[in-house]
Amino acid sequence: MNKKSVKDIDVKGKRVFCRVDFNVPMKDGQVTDETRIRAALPTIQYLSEQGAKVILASHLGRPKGQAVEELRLTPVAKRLSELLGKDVKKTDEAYGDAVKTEIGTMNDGDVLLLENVRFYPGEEKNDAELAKSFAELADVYVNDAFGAAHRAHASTEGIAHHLPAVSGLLMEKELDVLGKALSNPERPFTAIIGGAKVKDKIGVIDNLLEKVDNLIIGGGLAYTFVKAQGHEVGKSLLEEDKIDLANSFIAKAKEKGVNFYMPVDVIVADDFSEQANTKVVSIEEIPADWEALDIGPKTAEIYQDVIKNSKLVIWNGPMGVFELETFAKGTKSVAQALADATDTYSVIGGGDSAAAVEKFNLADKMSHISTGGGASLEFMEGKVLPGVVALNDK
Ligand SMILES: Nc1ncnc2c1ncn2[C@@H]1O[C@H](COP(=O)(O)OP(=O)(O)OP(=O)(O)O)[C@@H](O)[C@H]1O
Ligand SMILES: O=C(O)[C@H](O)COP(=O)(O)O
Repeated sequence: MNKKSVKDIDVKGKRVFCRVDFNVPMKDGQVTDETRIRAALPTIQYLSEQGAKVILASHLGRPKGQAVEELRLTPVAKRLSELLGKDVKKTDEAYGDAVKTEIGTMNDGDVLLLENVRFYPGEEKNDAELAKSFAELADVYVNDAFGAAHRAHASTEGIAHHLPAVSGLLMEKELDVLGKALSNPERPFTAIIGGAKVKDKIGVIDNLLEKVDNLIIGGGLAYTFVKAQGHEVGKSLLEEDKIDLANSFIAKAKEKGVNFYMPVDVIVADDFSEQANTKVVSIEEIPADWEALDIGPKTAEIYQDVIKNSKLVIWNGPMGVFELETFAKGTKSVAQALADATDTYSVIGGGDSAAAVEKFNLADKMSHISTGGGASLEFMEGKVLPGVVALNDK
């Protein structure tokens, strides 16, 4: 990588503003998957051991510029403290006088976590004043938030213009591994795209169609394609204004000779719950009052076969609502196929896909689990990541 890393600078005694991606799944105030916290430990430990005052900043969820109680980072600070085996203080704000006072009390090697940076409207707007306010807290900026590197926000991009700015160890590793896998992809090259963030992901499909041999669609994303093919989707997730786009992707796949796979059958439910009534139906038969929450068994078999015959697979987004056991089978079958395909280089991107693989105890069978969802996709598309571009060159 041509960007300076934390190893290229002296941080002893310095206040280091370290942006991490602690956007972790939570339930009832508890962190339910700590992959992203663990992934940030090497940089945090390195900075602390070098005698820096480590000021961590992260977003959590999408609070839209205001304080949301359930999205405070307090449970994350607690878990981080346990993992580090040292006290991690947490502030109730992410900048300002109270935060400065708290930082003033830090000793070399101490670790502090700021409040969710997305509680401020300026964060996502990359507001120059907010970036300056963050910068005032520190002497050095370290970006270790690979998962948020595709966002040009005040704490991922703006701040880098006000301080010496370098990458963290996780950021460096992600760029290195993903870069190597993609510079000369082994073929057949398959991308599996699922999950719920239809708006975010539908656009990347366009670019992936330029690169892959097979494109597999699953998760909530699939129903915009099902609708585009003229079928009713009942209460399933649907992005009405992306239907034409979905159709144009199907046409582009044909034109490019890319094999395009979407569900042929699905599991529908009469309620978004574990207790719901469910049935397997073909995609032509989704009932009006029901919601498709997983791919069906025939689809799973087809997807497994494609995976088995691929040399490189990138996977972003679960095939169904895997958090509920009733709708976890499709995601599990994809994860199992990847685990069994020992000749296939498997790259898992996305907080939830990584959580799914972890849940099924298959994490150690994957070649690389990226901490980035959208970030890994955009990187793989060849887009520049603003959070990386803004760092100092070597
Ligand atoms: N058919 C479906 N209907 C509704 N929600 C779905 C469906 N399939 C999957 N999901 C939900 O999608 C969510 C994950 O989507 P998301 O797009 O956030 O994926 P991701 O892997 O976490 O990627 P990223 O890191 O970009 O967030 C899961 O919580 C899952 O329950
Ligand atoms: O989960 C992610 O992909 C990152 O933390 C970025 O989150 P965002 O999609 O809300 O910007």
